[in-house]
Amino acid sequence: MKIHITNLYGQSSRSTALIAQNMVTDVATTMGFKEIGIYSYPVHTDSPNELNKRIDGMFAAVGSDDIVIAQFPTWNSIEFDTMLIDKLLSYRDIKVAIFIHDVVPLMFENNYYLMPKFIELCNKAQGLILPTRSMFTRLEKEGLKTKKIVFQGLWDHLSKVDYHEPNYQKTVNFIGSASRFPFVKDWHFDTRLQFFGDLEESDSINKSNIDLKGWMSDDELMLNLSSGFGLVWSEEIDNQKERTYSMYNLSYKLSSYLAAGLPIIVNEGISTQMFLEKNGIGLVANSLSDVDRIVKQTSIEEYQQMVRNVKKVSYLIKNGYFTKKLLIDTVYRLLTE
Ligand SMILES: O=c1ccn([C@@H]2O[C@H](COP(=O)(O)OP(=O)(O)O)[C@@H](O)[C@H]2O)c(=O)[nH]1
Repeated sequence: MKIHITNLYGQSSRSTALIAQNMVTDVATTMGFKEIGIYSYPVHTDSPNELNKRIDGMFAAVGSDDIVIAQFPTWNSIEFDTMLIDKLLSYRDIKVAIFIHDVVPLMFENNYYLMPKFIELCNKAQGLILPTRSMFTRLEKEGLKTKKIVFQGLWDHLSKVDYHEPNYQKTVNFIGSASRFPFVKDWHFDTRLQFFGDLEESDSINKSNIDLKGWMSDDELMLNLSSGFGLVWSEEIDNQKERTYSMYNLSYKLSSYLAAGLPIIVNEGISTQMFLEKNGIGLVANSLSDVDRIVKQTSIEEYQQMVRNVKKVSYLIKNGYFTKKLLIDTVYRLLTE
């Protein structure tokens, strides 16, 4: 019996989807899991026969009795993901768990029509890894039936950069894309915003109180997230109900801030709110002016207490403990009743 995990290739090295799948695989391979590489490509260029052979090639090392964790979506279409699962389930006594990183029908309004196919796909697998319990409740309403479910809880962000205690400063850091999170273009609060990420040529930014740091490699990012708070802020934008989605899904940047040791500020209702409050590692805001107020009003003592709390969670995140735990729990659930 071998345990395999799928891993995404072929997207930009700046794609969070790719970064997240690669990170999970890095952790899984240290635990003896075998990697199945999946290339992100225009699937429609394959004939059905070519596609079938390509999938057979991917699964060359898979045998009956094995366990496979499929990290989805592969971003190669739901039909492709369904073909993968159908092919795997044709092996005798195989156990398959789908690790849901994103729910495409909930991410984009114009993809909601894919929900029945998505649920049908999830229901095929013996096990499921979901980001949060609130995602489970949401998908249950759509017909999800899988019984063996493991909750992820938080992303890891592996890093070997030494821990540095962050400085108390009245700044917020934001990592992301200005087109997905347009509030950064019009940041007009007293609190200074440090923005890490790419800008498109068409993005016009009100630069009065924002430092544009540009895109940074991982180690550089960890070293530069060195003061103030990390901000996790989602807004409903055209075709993407980011705020609603944040109630169910897990934010990757949230874990990047924690890995760097920063206390965070999040929008009210975010899926991780209870965990953040319970562990004293983040504060909740109901508007951007509330974010500004929180930064101004947090005392150095309150900040330092949060920093001490973050340090513990940071250790877990930098060393992959959330992923290790969920992988062990998944294998355990798949092999027990
Ligand atoms: O300069 C940058 C900006 C972003 N990122 C990476 O991109 C992630 C943020 O991506 P996204 O906004 O898609 O994450 P979300 O929080 O929406 O899941 C960060 O956590 C980093 O891992 C990076 O490495 N360098």
